[in-house]
Amino acid sequence: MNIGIIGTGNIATYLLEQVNENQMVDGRITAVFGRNVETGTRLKERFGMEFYTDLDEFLSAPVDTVVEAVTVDAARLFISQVIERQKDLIVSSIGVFKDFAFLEELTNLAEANGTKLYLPSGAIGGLDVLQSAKALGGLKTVRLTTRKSPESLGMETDREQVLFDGTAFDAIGNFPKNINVALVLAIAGIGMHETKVRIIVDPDVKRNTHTIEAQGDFGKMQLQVENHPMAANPKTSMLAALSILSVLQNKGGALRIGN
Ligand SMILES: NC(=O)C1=CN([C@@H]2O[C@H](COP(=O)(O)OP(=O)(O)OC[C@H]3O[C@@H](n4cnc5c(N)ncnc54)[C@H](O)[C@@H]3O)[C@@H](O)[C@H]2O)C=CC1
Ligand SMILES: O=C([O-])CC(=O)C(=O)O
Repeated sequence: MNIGIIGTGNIATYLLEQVNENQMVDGRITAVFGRNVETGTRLKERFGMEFYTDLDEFLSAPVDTVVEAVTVDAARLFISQVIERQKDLIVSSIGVFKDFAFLEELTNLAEANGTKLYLPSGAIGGLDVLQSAKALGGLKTVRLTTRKSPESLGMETDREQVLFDGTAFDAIGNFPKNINVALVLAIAGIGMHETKVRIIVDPDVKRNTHTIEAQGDFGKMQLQVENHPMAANPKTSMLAALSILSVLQNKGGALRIGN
């Protein structure tokens, strides 16, 4: 598998380390697209892939799977073209699907082009439970409570404070770099206007902590993940990068675990 990455930041660099240096995937990152030539050249020297600042040239390179690792706004500019060029696509910035019509459009495009669109579980879990629970429509409520340190939220404060309490839709609008998890949860479950989200800044926590509570005809679920932030970008949890690595590891295999 030849892998391309859109982005030269924290997740992109982590994947280059794990795939090209540590060979943790049956494949290789052969192409990276970004806007910063200095960073791209540094990555090229270290990891031996090609670097492109032109999306069309990047998509003309012989890659079959592309990982998006930029931002919600930048993802919107690039990812349709990945599918149009018949590459499988793994999206990190799930917040781009706040526009649900765009997700539907991209899914149809993937079907028409015979490609796959992957939304990794990112920094959370429990998506299997939500999807099973709603198989017959019986999933009733889903709530996410996210607790992060001031550093992880890119702010300074010495007191605990609820920063946001509302829907997943409004959460991603207000915190596009911090709550992609709310969107994947909403897409797997009951939708972004029904999924409730609370974001708390807490100077006493070191880990990015996500608690998911769901109820329905199946019963109820409570799941809490306490994620180590990544050193290169404390807004992003290690589990988010690992979930993309896991998609790449599982992609070609015959065995599928979970729904
Ligand atoms: N699904 C999930 O659970 C999670 C998703 N994320 C998301 O994953 C994405 C990547 O995260 P990180 O690598 O940690 O972020 P990062 O901030 O380290 O890297 C993002 C990179 O995108 C580049 N970029 C921004 N706009 C660009 C443009 N127009 N053209 C080209 N490059 C552009 C920046 O220069 C930066 O290098 C972010 O959107 C983040 O919010 C992060 C954590 C969890
Ligand atoms: O990495 C995390 O803990 C969550 C995050 O930033 C996001 O969902 O955007």
